[in-house]
Amino acid sequence: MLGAVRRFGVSNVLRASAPRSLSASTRWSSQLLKWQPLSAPSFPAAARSFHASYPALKAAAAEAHEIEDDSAQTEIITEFRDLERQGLVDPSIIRNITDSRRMGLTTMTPVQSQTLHEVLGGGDVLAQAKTGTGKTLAFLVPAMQNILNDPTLRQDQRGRYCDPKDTRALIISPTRELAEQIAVEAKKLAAGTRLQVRTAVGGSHKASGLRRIQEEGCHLLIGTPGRLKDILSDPRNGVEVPKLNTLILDEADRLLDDGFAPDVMEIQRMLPSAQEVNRQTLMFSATVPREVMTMVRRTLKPGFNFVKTIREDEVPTHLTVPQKSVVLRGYENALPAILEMAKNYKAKQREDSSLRPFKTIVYFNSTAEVRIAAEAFNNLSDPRRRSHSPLGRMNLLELHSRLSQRERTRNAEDFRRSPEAILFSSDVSARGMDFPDVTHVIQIGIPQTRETYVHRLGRTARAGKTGEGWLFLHDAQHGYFQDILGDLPLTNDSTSLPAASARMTPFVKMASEEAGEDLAARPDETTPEETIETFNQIQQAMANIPPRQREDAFQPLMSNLKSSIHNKRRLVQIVNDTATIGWSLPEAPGVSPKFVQQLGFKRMPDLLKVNESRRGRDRDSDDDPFGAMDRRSGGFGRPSNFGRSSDFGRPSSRSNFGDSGDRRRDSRKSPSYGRRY
Ligand SMILES: Nc1ncnc2c1ncn2[C@@H]1O[C@H](COP(=O)(O)OP(=O)(O)OP(=O)(O)O)[C@@H](O)[C@H]1O
Repeated sequence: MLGAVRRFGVSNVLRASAPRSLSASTRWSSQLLKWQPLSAPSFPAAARSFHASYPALKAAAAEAHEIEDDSAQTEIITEFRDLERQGLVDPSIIRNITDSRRMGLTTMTPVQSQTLHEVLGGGDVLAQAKTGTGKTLAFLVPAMQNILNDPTLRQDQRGRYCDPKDTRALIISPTRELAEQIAVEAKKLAAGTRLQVRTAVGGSHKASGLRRIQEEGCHLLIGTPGRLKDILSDPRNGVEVPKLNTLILDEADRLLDDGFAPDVMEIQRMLPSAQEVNRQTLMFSATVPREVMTMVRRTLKPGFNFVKTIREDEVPTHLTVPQKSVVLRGYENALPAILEMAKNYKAKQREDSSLRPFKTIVYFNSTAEVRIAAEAFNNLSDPRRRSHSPLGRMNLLELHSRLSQRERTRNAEDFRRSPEAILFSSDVSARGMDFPDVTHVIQIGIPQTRETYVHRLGRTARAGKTGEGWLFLHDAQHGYFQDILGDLPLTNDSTSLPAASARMTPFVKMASEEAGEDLAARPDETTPEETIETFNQIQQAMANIPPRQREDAFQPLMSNLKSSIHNKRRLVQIVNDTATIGWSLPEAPGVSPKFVQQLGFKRMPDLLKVNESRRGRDRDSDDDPFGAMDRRSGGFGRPSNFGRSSDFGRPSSRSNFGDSGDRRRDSRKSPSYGRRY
């Protein structure tokens, strides 16, 4: 099968694409993202403009392979079937991709064809392509083919197909959900090849996973950094990778950030040395911010190939997806505004059956907020009061690190399958997750980084579908918004959601409780009746959440807003209003003395109550928006210094390697209380 490769070399064979590839590529472009026909000349143009447009990165680019020189003359294969015809990829893998009863794909996306070209040709690769454009297959196909090509594996087999030492490829992902999603794809591709795919993720049963690896062997191991490090570092586990020749970092910029980099580097140290095995390292992401380039250079071989399929003449996803910003009157208006949006959409859908069902992800910056929002929305129907949810049977789900792994997997799967649903999520689902048909992504508050905004937004408008992004922010966050997202095409929407801008008043328990009515005090005259009803529904639902849970969300919300609202009195006032008006608490909760100290607050006796008895509860409310990412290093007050060089870590300037015209300032300068870095 690989005769063609051996005779002519991979690069030559890959370039020998028939004209059919071009027409197929045109089909993909018209059906999906309006990609131009994927001919070689368009790719070098991108490479050329990359080199010209980022003078600050010339040093890094100089180290990267000049892809344009290598591929300018010839076409690159773009049809999956041609890979089989040319003897480049195993027929079973191609059948699994192209068979209409399996994946049913015909034409490769640009990142797939170009990466395959580079990976099968040998050498390390850094690949950057828009969200939702098929990067998973782009690394799985060549990684699996490399395993099938491995002559040592064939010799070692001796009747038994596989043992733990046969692991040839390791894929590292920042989240458990993403690792599992990659494994599902890998298993689909592997059907009929006898390749063994295994996962190693935190929160799952380590012993049973290890047993499978030991008993049934492993060729391709996919996992999260913490669990992989754990497994590989302990010889008693019996998992060694002495011949590992492919290492893949998915969401590479995240893995090379200082939260994960120590684990990733340690895993690398446990792999065979360059003298023992000529290993290929591949890195993929939609975003490659400048500050990770030091780590990229440290990790990839000199002369690595930089495959960038966001061409200079092509608008990145985060510039093409329609995006709106909504200024909230108070933070307490966020949940009513989400409810109002869902109700409005459902009403429109009743009139226009061509509208897709409302399938939305709502991102918050803290797990505590996610939990409160999910619980409130689930309380919209109350069997005790025989009240039905205004959202009917819409599936209302949550995804964050405080759930058990079983719940996380189940909720992610539920959301994947639901035609109509809202997923309240922390950033555990922000990267890589491929949920079909997401119509809206709503972000509450400003995320910690621009990359986070881009990846969250990328959960919609995938693989050629449409979608829209919404950002709900408080007026006081405007300066911070300008700093990190100001150049993005967000249009302000001040009319379609009255619940965002109307004045909410505290929830009051009415004397009419016998009649089963708890009502919000009446807001001002101009507020539409439906909006008042929406406020009431949210406040009633909130009142049914245990007070302690609402109180425990107070500190995380304040610490999260601190990075975007610098006026401390204003910040405290905003969070107090959220607690008393939005969360229906009788008064703003007290905070622990440690919290006040760590946030650098002076005492504000009139606004902020310090509560000694919260001391012991700090741990409970300690919020970890990214906890599920298996970030092991550091903890509050123990920031990792790993990789703190002048251009890595928390840089003073953060221009985005991938986005032209980026003018961010440091968006990570104020670490939040309780964040586990
Ligand atoms: N060649 C192809 N043709 C059509 N659809 C494809 C092709 N390759 C992959 N897809 C589909 O595109 C969707 C997105 O793929 P994938 O999750 O790999 O994107 P991604 O680039 O990794 O996104 P992200 O940056 O968010 O991680 C998936 O549903 C996948 O099945």
